Amino acid sequence: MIEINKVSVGLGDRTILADVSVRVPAGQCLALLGPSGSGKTTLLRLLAGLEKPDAGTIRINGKLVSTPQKLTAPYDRSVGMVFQELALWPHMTVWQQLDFAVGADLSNKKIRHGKIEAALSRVKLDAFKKAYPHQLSGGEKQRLALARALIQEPEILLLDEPFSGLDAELKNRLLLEIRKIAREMNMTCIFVTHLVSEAEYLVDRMLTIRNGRVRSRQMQKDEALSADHAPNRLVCHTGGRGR
Ligand SMILES: Nc1ncnc2c1ncn2[C@@H]1O[C@H](COP(=O)(O)OP(=O)(O)OP(=O)(O)O)[C@@H](O)[C@H]1O
Repeated sequence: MIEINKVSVGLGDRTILADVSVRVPAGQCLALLGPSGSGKTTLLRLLAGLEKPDAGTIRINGKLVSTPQKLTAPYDRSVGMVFQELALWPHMTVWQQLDFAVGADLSNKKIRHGKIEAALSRVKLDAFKKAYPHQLSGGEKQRLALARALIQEPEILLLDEPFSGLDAELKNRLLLEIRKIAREMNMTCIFVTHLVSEAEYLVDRMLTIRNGRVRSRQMQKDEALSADHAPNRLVCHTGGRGR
């Protein structure tokens, strides 16, 4: 459970988020929508522990992780992130990136390798173990960034428009895969998008930020399309911004 309670953030004279309160049950998949500059990335950065709120608190699974005085570090709050700039390490192969991301704590080689193999297979990059980022396509790079975020089995996955450069079909496929993985891992997933059509069938709830306020809408079960129907629907909607 994520509990954002009366969180406010300002930059200079401007209020970015004003007294925002949201509760997200564990395992839900959320879309975060709103006009450019409305504060979507700011909200993700707060959840990730990259920024402190000016007021209010954030709890993750009951643990107080953010207050104006205190910030639990990103690696201590079980959050995985994939941001627009994928930040892949150019000098490391696919395997090395995942090996590094597993962390130094896991010293048992067999378990370590098992985890990396599972992560590769989850995002279908088994054939690219020895490739460097510059040898991967756009979609493969996105998959690697996703595998790297997932390998520590975070309870929360934050995605800030990570697939914005991809064609509609590939983006759609990746989003469906993420939803599947999130369900398998019982992981809360929050992704920023500009397309309502993208959000509609993928998520349990939509959060819209406007003028510093957040509106939350729980999707009805019959609003969610089945995965089988989703691709066509999404391709049809990609001509413009959703809202
Ligand atoms: N480091 C910073 N210094 C000054 N202003 C900032 C900084 N980071 C963000 N902002 C401002 O805060 C506001 C919210 O930014 P944020 O990136 O959260 O918006 P967003 O909704 O994610 O936008 P977009 O959809 O364009 O990515 C914007 O007006 C932005 O200019």
